[in-house]
Amino acid sequence: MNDNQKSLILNSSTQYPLPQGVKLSYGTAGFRADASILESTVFRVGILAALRSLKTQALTGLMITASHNKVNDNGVKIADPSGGMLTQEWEPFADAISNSPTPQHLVQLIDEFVKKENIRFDGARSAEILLGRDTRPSGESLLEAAKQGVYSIVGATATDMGILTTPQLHWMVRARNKGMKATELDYFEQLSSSFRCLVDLTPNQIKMNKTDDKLVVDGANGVGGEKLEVLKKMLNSMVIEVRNSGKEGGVLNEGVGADYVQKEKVVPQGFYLKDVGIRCASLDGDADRLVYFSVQSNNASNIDLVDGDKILSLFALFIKEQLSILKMEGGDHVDENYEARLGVVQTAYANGASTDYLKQLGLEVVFTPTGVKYLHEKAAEYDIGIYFEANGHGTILFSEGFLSWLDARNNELSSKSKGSEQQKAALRLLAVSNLINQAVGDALSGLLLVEAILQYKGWSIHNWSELYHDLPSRQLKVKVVDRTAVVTANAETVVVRPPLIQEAINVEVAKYPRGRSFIRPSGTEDVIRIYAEASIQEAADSLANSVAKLADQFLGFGNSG
Ligand SMILES: CC(=O)N[C@H]1[C@@H](OP(=O)(O)O)O[C@H](CO)[C@@H](O)[C@@H]1O
Ligand SMILES: [Mg+2]
Repeated sequence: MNDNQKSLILNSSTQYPLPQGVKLSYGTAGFRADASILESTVFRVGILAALRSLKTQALTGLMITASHNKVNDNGVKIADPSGGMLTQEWEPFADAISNSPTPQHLVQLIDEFVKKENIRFDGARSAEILLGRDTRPSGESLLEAAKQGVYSIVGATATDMGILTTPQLHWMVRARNKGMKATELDYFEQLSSSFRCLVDLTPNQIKMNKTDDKLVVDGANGVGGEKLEVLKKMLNSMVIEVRNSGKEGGVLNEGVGADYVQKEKVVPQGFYLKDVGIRCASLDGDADRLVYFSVQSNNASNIDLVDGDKILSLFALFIKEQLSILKMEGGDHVDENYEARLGVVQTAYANGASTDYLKQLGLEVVFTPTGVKYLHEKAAEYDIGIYFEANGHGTILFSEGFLSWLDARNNELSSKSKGSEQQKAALRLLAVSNLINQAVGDALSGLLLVEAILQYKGWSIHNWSELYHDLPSRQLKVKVVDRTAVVTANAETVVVRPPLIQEAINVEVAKYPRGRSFIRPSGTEDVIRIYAEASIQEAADSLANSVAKLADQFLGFGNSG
């Protein structure tokens, strides 16, 4: 970096001092904290986004959101040029600059990093960043901080894309870097046209009954509801009612949204007994998570939850079916029975019944640690990789190689046997690849795919929910002295440190039929999370409680000495 560049960073960072005592970490999903202490962090992430753009010689994205957190929180994360999450290799640098105590120190850190990464400042291509934010009131001033961060790098440009869902911003970054159409309208057009294409390929004999026509969506009082209102106007065939859109005066994520519905297993605000039998869905605050539910007739606050695992199962079932239709009957082309590698990725939080179901379908199921960056990376190893966290974040990734094969296969079929079942299967798979967000999990595109598949199958939410029965489960969290003392292995299913705790957990688990339990340090909160499942709810509760006691004994304050 030349002196001009250094003094530019020095001067602008003086405007954004780090508040006393603040120490943040990029964590599982970017920086998150109370919005009042975040300006300096967001400013510095603006610099980071520009450096990442220079390093990759491509466009990057910066999103201001705290997802399902309370409204007073906010956060910031980066979209890499692929549209995915920031490369994990840069996370330590993100931590270092965000916690750097003085402007001088910050400049020094950046200078060292630029040398180490060999980032070129020769102006061959300037940094270019797309900025987005969710509906949080603090978003506007934080956006200004992000812009100032970007402008601290000579020649860098920042384009404010306005209020967006997180997946929209990731989608735009990916599309821009691929030279495709990338405006918000293009996003809506791609989703709605591929959805219509899928629906047009629904077998004629399938017709849903009246209640099943309607979908009611809880928008978490966030950005998702607003965007869904726009999208739904482009889908004439569907009746979607949006509640908790944020316009009715409700508070973001308060008693509403996918995180609340999935964790508490109760109806969100604005849903009542009159909704029994209707298909309902819930988005989170930045619309990258989706769960479905239906209100139970015995008690209006009870729901039948259809979580990320079941969305995954529905998607996997559909894809597998289309692949086998495509494989029916031979032909003369050598390549035509290309064995597509289909893989399913879950975490230890996936309900055991879902894993059993997927395996019983004959699918390859693999596990990664918690955090979509791990699931996404794994899913990208397959021709078709489907990943979901139980909480409803996930998508389907298609490899370039498979898509070009599919395209060629479709052309071939359309000249030889236009309108055949095989050709329809090829068209369906192509439509899915255009509909489902290839950059990150996206509640809006996920919702449209669920809807198209339910129509295809002629299924009610009840039919879908009956794919398998969830094992009763319980999640708890325990505050301990130092959560980093817990080190796990095998996709977080066993504890390797501290010693002996795993043996003690095993003893508890062995007491319950179908018992399973694990503990891990959270990447977003200062707690240890406990998960337990068993054949009946009381057993899952009791197992979770015993394991929580063990966590307390081995790691708790009582033992801190
Ligand atoms: C059990 C659980 O839901 N964990 C969530 C939560 O991570 P933790 O590391 O468990 O705090 O937030 C992550 C980011 O949103 C999400 O990816 C993950 O699934
Ligand atoms: Mg989210």
